[in-house]
Amino acid sequence: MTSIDLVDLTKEYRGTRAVDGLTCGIGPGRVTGFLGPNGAGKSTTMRLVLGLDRPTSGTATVGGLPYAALRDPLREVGALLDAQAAHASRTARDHLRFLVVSNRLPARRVDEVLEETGLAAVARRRIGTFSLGMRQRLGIATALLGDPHVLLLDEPTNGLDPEGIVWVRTLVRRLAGEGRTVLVSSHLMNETAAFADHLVVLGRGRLLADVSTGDFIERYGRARVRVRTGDPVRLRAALLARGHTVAEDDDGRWAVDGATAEEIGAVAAREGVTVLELADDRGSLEQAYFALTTAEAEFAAATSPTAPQEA
Ligand SMILES: Nc1ncnc2c1ncn2[C@@H]1O[C@H](COP(=O)(O)OP(=O)(O)OP(=O)(O)O)[C@@H](O)[C@H]1O
Repeated sequence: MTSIDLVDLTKEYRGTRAVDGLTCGIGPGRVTGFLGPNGAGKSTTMRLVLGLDRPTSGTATVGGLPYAALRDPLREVGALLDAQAAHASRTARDHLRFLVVSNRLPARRVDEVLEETGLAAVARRRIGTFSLGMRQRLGIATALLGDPHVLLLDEPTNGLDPEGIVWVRTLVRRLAGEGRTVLVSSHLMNETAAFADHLVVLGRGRLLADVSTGDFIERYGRARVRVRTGDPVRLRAALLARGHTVAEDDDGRWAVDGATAEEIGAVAAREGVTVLELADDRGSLEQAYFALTTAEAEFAAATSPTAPQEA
């Protein structure tokens, strides 16, 4: 089983610390969502893992080896970094065949990945005529070509239509289910929540969280109870009298912060108020993510007023 290991990984570009003392392991058999605001250092981290950039200090290894020391890199690691990278004048098939030959991979992989990524019908078209979504699929096909143990996908859903987004979700889940190590960066929180078992969150190059998706939402999300009642005025008064914070949502339901459905149900029963709907709401990944990154930005501003701002 192959994992990605980052130990005190640091990358500086002329005064900018893009990655700052990052230590974490990205394990096999699960999809790890890679999150962070623009400029947090996600792409730089992926480039360091792939040996496309040299760390200023620290190490990034795959299965214990730096990328440059891997004997068969494409069979070990597949990556989607920049979907525009393929040669525009080549056909999709020729692009993949070139990679198969130059990396001594089995020729059958070309048709297999074209089929898998839904590009078989356009395989003989020049890449220059491809839509952003088709290029994205070709980038994923390229990442899958060596049937690698480890996949790094930078914004794989970029430019894909809803059907394509569901396809990526199913694909990364399957790859992780086969025991592979899958690291996926994304700006779409709901999307990430739908496929990631685990999260690594960066802020200004530093590790903010390395935790399961469920624990992340529990830790940073805002737990609340959603309730719809036949007598909102009375229930609201009863809840306020007991010190609860109550807010009316757009959809006519009430949201009660920091409470459980059992507690609110008991209050309603005691008051003889009819309850039409009552449910615990753990909060979303998006909400938890903003709570964490906002708290971090405020902490950084308070402790280091001259800290460089995000790009
Ligand atoms: N080649 C480079 N030269 C100089 N600065 C760079 C270079 N590459 C990245 N940076 C800087 O490093 C920081 C991290 O950038 P990076 O692209 O890794 O962030 P990111 O988390 O991938 O952002 P995004 O979500 O926007 O893709 C930014 O401040 C960026 O401007």
